[in-house]
Amino acid sequence: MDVRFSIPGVVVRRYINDIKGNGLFAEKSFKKDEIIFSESPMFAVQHVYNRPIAWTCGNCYRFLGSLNRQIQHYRTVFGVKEKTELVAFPEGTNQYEFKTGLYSCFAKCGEKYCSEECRKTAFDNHHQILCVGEHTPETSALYQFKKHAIDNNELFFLAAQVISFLVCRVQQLHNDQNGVRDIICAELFKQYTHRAWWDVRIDGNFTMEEAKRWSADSLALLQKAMMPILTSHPKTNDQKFISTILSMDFYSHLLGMLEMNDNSIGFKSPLEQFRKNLSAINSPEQYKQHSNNVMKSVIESFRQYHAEQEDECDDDDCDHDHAMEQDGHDHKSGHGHSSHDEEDMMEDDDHMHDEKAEGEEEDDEEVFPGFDGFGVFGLQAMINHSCVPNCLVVFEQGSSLAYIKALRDIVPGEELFHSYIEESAPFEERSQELVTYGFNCDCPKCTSERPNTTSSSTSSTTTSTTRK
Ligand SMILES: C[S@@+](CC[C@H](N)C(=O)[O-])C[C@H]1O[C@@H](n2cnc3c(N)ncnc32)[C@H](O)[C@@H]1O
Repeated sequence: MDVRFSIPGVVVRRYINDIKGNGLFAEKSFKKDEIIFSESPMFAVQHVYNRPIAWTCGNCYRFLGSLNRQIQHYRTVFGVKEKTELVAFPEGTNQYEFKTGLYSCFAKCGEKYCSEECRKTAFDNHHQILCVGEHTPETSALYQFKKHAIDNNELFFLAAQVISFLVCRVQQLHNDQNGVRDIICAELFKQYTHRAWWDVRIDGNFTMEEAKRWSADSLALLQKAMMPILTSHPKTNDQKFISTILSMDFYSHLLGMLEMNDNSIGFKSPLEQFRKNLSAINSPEQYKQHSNNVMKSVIESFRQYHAEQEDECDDDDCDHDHAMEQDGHDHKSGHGHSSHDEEDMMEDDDHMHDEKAEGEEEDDEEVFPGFDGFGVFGLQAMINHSCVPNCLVVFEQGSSLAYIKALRDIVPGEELFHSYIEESAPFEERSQELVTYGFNCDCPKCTSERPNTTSSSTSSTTTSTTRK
């Protein structure tokens, strides 16, 4: 087995003569529940349906402002006239309170950031190219590109981020680094799966022909939007670079790489955690009563909004996740590289639930939606699947920073596995879902549950939902 690269505690190795490709291995022992490593996404997107209802930073995706500011934001969204503010709880009693900065995009497109640093990072990485500004006409190629992605598949947003990132990097190269420009496209994603999108994973929600047509239309709009940017800069006004980075070959393989390696990102809103756990907060009743009154009108507007969404879903045979998700952590978005939000793991919340009075009903409803999106993580993308996983991806800090946590004690040399799918599902369902990733699972659970017949091959259809 080839060693590809390592960071403290883990190493990427390449299987020789094995369809698995790369895998991530432990180099030291890890105790159950220990964080093996954490990482931020290289590229990430908030699902379009989630944008108006989860107000988060355009770079790190943490919720913006404070509890009060979130309430004000929803009042603006829903046109609620009420103006009463939350009062500060006695020092140290409200663990759900938070505070971030609030910075607007330089070009006033409406994007907001939690810090100056996040605004700059997003701008330097891709936003300077993908920002539609304050007055971009709807007929512009960039606007049309975004509309096309919303109408067809959000994976195009992620691909545009990657391409913009490469363009920005090349524009920042020094004069003696032109060689870097020539290898940047070929080398950057060498570590990852390399097949055209339509050869990778077509689930039951769209066909190979659709994937090809959408890619062609999407790329044509992106070319139109980006060509003036590329040709107007001396570093990117290079025929070879332009014809590589804006080619269908590159675009389709980039989409394929993203499809195979993206991961869902989901975490709860602090306002929702505050609402849900208010009764257990150790503060005088008057603070809780006041908070309930302040939130009342927004909660009412949300309930109405969720009900309308549900009606629409019923009417349209809607297949995507909606804000009213009862369990609040099903963020698989059809590509199954699953993750878990912090409520799965937070002992504090379990403790809160323990404190509920006997007979008190569990509040399973989610009023203020959590963040729901997807992205690619460099190291996580090296973790293979098992239905008996030894690690789990969680978002514990209310941001897109992912933690890979040990589910049991792990010894040096063990391969790390997380589950791309719902591993408690019956064998047939699991194998059907995994076929869309192009492999038959050989984990101990599948091996023992697989019917003892040679004709047990699975069909290529799936009922999973798509990323839209
Ligand atoms: C997120 S990547 C994991 C890293 C990948 N092995 C690589 O070399 O880049 C997902 C892809 O890895 C492969 N894979 C993951 N788990 C597997 C398994 N249990 N058996 C066979 N192939 C697997 C499949 O090709 C899958 O689409």
